Amino acid sequence: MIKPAATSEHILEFRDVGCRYKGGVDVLNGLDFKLARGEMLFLTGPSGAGKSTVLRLAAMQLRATRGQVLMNGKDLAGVRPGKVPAHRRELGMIFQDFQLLHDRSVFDNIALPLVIRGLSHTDLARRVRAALDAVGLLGREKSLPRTLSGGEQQRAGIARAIVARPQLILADEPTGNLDPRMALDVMRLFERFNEAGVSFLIATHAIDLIEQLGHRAIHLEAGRESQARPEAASRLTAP
Ligand SMILES: Nc1ncnc2c1ncn2[C@@H]1O[C@H](COP(=O)(O)OP(=O)(O)OP(=O)(O)O)[C@@H](O)[C@H]1O
Repeated sequence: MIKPAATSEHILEFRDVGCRYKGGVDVLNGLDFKLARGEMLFLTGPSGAGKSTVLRLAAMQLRATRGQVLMNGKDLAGVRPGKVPAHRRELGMIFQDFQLLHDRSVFDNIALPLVIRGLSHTDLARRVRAALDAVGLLGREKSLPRTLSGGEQQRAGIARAIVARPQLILADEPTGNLDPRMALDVMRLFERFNEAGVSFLIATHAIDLIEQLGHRAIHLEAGRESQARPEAASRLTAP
């Protein structure tokens, strides 16, 4: 388990980070940014800019080939392979395609992170119901995921991400499969958890939504931060 450094005001920090996939080119080229504790930060940029790679580095699915990735002030380079699962348990992760288990009920999907942590059945059931209540799915706990709408499936994905009370949630294109109204609902839900103290790093192409919500955004181009402002889709398509 990564113990928080008492002095660190940043939950996540990238210092001059480079990343190269095996046999590939440099995907990140000296990326620097800080995510303050309790902040909701967006990562934007064209396809291939490196947004998912940033999230994979934070989740330790990859290691930086240059620079430092720090969580709670601690350099992830020092986390031994055997401690990576413990690092991941400190995070909540949300995906574009929801990644729910389709042969398990909504309840069982959301319970999974708590089963891994060995919670008693009573505690587990109480926390799963609280998470379902928080995302407005209390009545659907026995349903199979495929009987839910896309927005409901993503809300189940959010309940699974928050049920173990992580400090940080990493979301990769979380509204990519949702219509605009459901996408806004999902972002509003993120804001509610953010107001309760959870930090968010969200990779997205949804520039319209970012502008509407007004949180800080970092725009990536070719693996580093760019000062260029992306165009919202509505402005690009406006007559
Ligand atoms: N496993 C991999 N092996 C080799 N190259 C990879 C791998 N995964 C990603 N890449 C390359 O790294 C670059 C950045 O990919 P990444 O998925 O981080 O971009 P992204 O900004 O999230 O794109 P998108 O918006 O399309 O999801 C791309 O050129 C991609 O082809």
